[in-house]
Amino acid sequence: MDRSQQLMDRAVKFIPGGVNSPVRACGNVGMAPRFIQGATGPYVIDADSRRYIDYICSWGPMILGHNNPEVLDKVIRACENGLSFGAATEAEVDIAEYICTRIPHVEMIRMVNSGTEAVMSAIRLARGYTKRDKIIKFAGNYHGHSDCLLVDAGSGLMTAGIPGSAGVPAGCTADTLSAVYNDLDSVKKLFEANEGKVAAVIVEPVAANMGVVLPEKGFLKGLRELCTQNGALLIFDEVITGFRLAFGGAAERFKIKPDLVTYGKIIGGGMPVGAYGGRKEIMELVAPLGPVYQAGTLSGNPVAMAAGMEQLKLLAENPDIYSKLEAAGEKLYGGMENLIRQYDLPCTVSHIGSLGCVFFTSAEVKNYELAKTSDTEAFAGYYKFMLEHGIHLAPSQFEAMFLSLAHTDEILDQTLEVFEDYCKSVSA
Ligand SMILES: Cc1ncc(COP(=O)(O)O)c(C=O)c1O
Ligand SMILES: N[C@H](C=O)CCC(=O)O
Repeated sequence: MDRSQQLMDRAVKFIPGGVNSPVRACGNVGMAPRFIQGATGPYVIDADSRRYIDYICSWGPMILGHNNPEVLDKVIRACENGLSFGAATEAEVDIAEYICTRIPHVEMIRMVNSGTEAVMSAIRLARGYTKRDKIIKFAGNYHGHSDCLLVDAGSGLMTAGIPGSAGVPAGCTADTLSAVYNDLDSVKKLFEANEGKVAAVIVEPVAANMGVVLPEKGFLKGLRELCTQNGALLIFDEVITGFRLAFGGAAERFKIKPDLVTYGKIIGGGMPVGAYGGRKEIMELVAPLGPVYQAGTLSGNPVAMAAGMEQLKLLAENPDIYSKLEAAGEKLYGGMENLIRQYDLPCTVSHIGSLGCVFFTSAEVKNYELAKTSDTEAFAGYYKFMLEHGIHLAPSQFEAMFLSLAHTDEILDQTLEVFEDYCKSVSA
């Protein structure tokens, strides 16, 4: 028995399911998760000192590669000054100013501790601003685990095959309306049936929690128009796409201006951070300026701000970074597409920039229902093969692969070789 299995056997006695976040349990791929003892560049190292090329990248934040020396240096220096003060710091002003002066649709920003908190707060703010209660979300989009958003949710809920969560009172989701991703008509109908009642539409501008599903041409623009026509706010949940698809995220890439935006993960360089921001006129309603209450003892933590600031600077001030990530995505996902064609497998690769996934269905996946046509047993076989050959993937069909700058051509070639072996093994 390897050490990861031993650790899992110990963990399940004290932690529900042995893990602190459900997807990590690897339940649906039928094996114990790798317990990770360290990471560097494109690699993670498990408890048995086996090294894997990592495509989880902490679900996005390690966009520069694991343990980037510049970020690490700033973290160590911040730690030396104190771990937390529960009081205002210059570092918070620096990062807020840095973001607001570079992303036009973010005029003010508030730091929180996770993506869940960011989204929960943005929804409260949208309701406070519009004085309306209903929100529209999309089936298969995941916005964290706050009560009102656990409706037709992606990520771990989709992996478990459950649309929502026990313990959420019906009243908490009564105002959450679920629309079909890439289907503007479904949104239009909800607006018509709930005239004057919808506070906001929240969307993952590129869905990355039901596998990766791209917005069809006109979808995001159509949402912008419908929100404006109906007096509702458009919230882009850029917890995954922010600072990844471009510095200004999907909003910059698709040239759509949301009213509010939520960030997570990347903004903390690997430390627990989230943020929400947007138009000044809306953000000015947040306490202590306005009546929408939101607070956090550890929000704006100085160590997290130091990590995030350094990561954002490296991303914004190195003009090559986004073109390198694009090229890496093209090489890896394009290479996988070619191999799937060559070996005639019933799979599709969905990708944009450094985000992607292999869907085990020949359908062109545009929404939750189509994503669910994937053969999750075939995915489990793929996951195991890749892991046994040194590639660490997200353990679910309904998650994304994340590339970093540390995924060099050599690393991508090694991955493609393993993927070709996988294709051979199943087409034989
Ligand atoms: C798009 C999106 N929004 C929100 C969240 C919630 O973030 P967190 O897990 O940091 O609470 C996640 C990921 O978990 C996410 O992918
Ligand atoms: N899909 C989630 C993040 O984007 C997976 C992370 C988690 O829930 O642990």
